[in-house]
Order: sequence, then structure tokens, then C-alpha cells
Amino acid sequence: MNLGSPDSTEVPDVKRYLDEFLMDGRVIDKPWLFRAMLVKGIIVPFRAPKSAEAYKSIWTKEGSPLIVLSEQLARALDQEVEEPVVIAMRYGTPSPREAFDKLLQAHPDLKEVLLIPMYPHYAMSSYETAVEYAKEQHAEGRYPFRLEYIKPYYDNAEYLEALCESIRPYLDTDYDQILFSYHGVPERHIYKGDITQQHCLKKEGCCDTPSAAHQYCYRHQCWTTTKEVARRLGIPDGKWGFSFQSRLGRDPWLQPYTAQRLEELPKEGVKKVLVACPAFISDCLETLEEIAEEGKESFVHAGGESFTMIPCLNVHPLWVRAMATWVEGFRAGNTDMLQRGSAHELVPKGSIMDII
Ligand SMILES: C=CC1=C(C)c2cc3[nH]c(cc4nc(cc5[nH]c(cc1n2)c(C)c5CCC(=O)O)C(CCC(=O)O)=C4C)c(C)c3C=C
Ligand SMILES: [Fe+2]
Ligand SMILES: [Fe+2]
Repeated sequence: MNLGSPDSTEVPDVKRYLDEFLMDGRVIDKPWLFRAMLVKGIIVPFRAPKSAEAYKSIWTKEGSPLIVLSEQLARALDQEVEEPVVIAMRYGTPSPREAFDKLLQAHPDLKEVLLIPMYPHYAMSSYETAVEYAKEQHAEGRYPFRLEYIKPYYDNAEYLEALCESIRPYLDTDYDQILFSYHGVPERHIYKGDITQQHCLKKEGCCDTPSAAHQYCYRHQCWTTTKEVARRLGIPDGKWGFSFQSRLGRDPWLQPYTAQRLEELPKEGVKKVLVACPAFISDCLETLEEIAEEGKESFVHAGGESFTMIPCLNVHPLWVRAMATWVEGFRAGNTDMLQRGSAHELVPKGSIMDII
């Protein structure tokens, strides 16, 4: 299950998509009336034409890269495992319901479905909203099969191996720094998801200090993936960086901001940069347009000489194998990779509960 894209690059389709996306209370966590006025009155009308132009610059003849690559990944996994594989999207199509119906039509005796979120890290606005939406649609449809889902895999050995191998060839080139750029979230989301309510962004070095909060802390999980990849690939300190992209609005989001770092790096002597985006499994608008087009332009404009975006895992054979290993484990009754519960159920009332 991935995020989803508009049906086409036409402004009305982009408007419909942005409306569904941004009216999600786990993405813009404001009271419904305020959110509706903000999203329908300001963000969608102003953003849709710009987003449509951005989508046009990455769209392929088969459609949105995110959907096309998700479909290719499903086909590759289908070849690797005995079980049938279909895709679902959080916004747009195919919805989890359409995916469940398709599976059930072809396999009327279906007993269990395993959902693999295309998000290695837990965030209220990505992993949690996808899983909760699939759970809702599963319950509403009264399907005769059980639904289980893979937990965030930011520190999973098979995932990290695939990610490292997808990056390794680029490290043989002449580069000054590799920047790990993750999709950002508002800092507020991190405070809300802290099940201890006293750890995240409240203590110096919180992401390196053991805490029960880390099970649901997006920043900790992105930090862990970065440190593990750097360690496994032997990238020396000073040759890697960590930042967050795609900020929307004026509230503080996780920092440092990728856009700002790409302008600062040439002045710090980093003239040749590699950028990896591990929050995304499939290349999409945020990697192909925001990083490879806009990010490159601002880096070069600030004095950078060479900019290389490392593709996402997409259909990398080791990534397909990693997923196949989880499916095979599930088939054998191993529950290690299954998610149980969500931050949404654990944080004290008066925080995440407020958003609904
Ligand atoms: C408040 C706004 C947003 C939050 C929070 C957010 C979190 C978040 N998003 C992804 C993954 C993707 N986001 C993508 C596009 C996108 N994201 C937002 C806003 C927020 N995302 C918008 C408005 C858009 C649409 C495009 C635009 O107008 O900028 C995509 C790409 C989709 C595609 O079709 O290619 C992905 C993927 C994560 C992982 C995340 C939290 C961790
Ligand atoms: Fe996003
Ligand atoms: Fe944290």
C-alpha cells in the first residue's frame, strides 16, 4: 500500500486528489471546520495549478511514476512468492476496498491478507493513516479474511541491506557528501505521537536516548536508518548529512530543511552531492521533481558542481527479496514483522484524539 497520485495532471483531478489528501485529519491535524476552510478555501485552489505543472514534468505515458513503480513492484513480488499480490493506495485509486474485492474475486476462499505499507518509518501522516484506512475499509466491507500488516521496517536487516546495495554503486563516484533527505512532518506531529509525552524533541539527543516513544517516533526512525546505512557502508562522519524536505505551510517542521541545506552546502565546500531519499520506496513527485529538478537547480545556483539523486528502492531485486522474506515468514506463522497497535491508541486523550 502506497500513498497514491492524482488520476491525471489535469487541474480538476489534482484538486480532487489534494482535497482528499489534505482533508485527512492525520495529515492536517486541525479541527474539521478550520481544516475545511484552509484546505478547500486556500490550499487547494492555490496549490493545484502549481502541483499540476509539477506532475506534468514527471508524468510518463503509463501514468504517475509512483503508481507505475508500485505496480511493477507488485508484479515482481508476485513472481517471487506463492501468494497473489495487488496494490492499494491511501488516496485515489485503487483503494484498499478495490484491492480486497479484486483479491476476493480471484480467490473466494481467501483467509488472510498481509498489508505491506510502502513506508519504512512510522508517521501519523503516512504509515498510520494508511493502515488505519485499510483497517476501516476492511471492517466496513465485512470481508471474510483477516487483515495483518507489516510493522515499520526502518531498522530491519533485509530492508537495510537492500537500501545499502541500492546506494553502494554511487559511493564509488567522486562525491563530497551524501545527503539523506526524508519527507518532513510538522514538529507538532512528533509531540503528538510521543506516547510518553515527555521525550521527543524535549531532551537533547532524544533520538539517541532509548525510549518507548521511539516505536512511533518518525525522527528517531529516520535517524536510525541513516546511521545504520552510513555505518554499514563505511561512510565517514562529515561525508553524510541528514535533512527533511517538502515542508508545507508556516508551522515549524522537522529540521534541517533540505531546501536550505542544498543552498548552504556549496558555501561549506560541498560541491559534489549525492542525495538519497529513504522515506520513499518508489520514486515520485517528491524525489523526481522536488529533489532531482528543483533541488538540483538551487544547489547548482548556489555554486554546486555536481548533483546526483540516487533512485529509490523501486523494484531493486534485494528489496523484492526482503518483502518476499517477510511474506514467507508470515506464511510460516512468524509474527516478528507484524505490527500490533498504533500511537493513535496509546497517546493520552487530548492529543491525537483531538484531530478527529
Ligand atoms: C501537511 C502536509 C503533508 C504532510 C504532513 C505529509 C507527510 C508525508 N508525505 C509522504 C509521502 C509523499 N507525499 C507526497 C506528496 C505530497 N505531500 C503533501 C503534503 C504532506 N505530506 C502534498 C500536498 C503532496 C502532493 C503534491 C504537492 O502538491 O506537493 C508524495 C508524492 C505523491 C505522488 O503522486 O508522487 C509522497 C510519496 C510521507 C512519507 C509523509 C510523512 C512521513
Ligand atoms: Fe507528502
Ligand atoms: Fe524522538
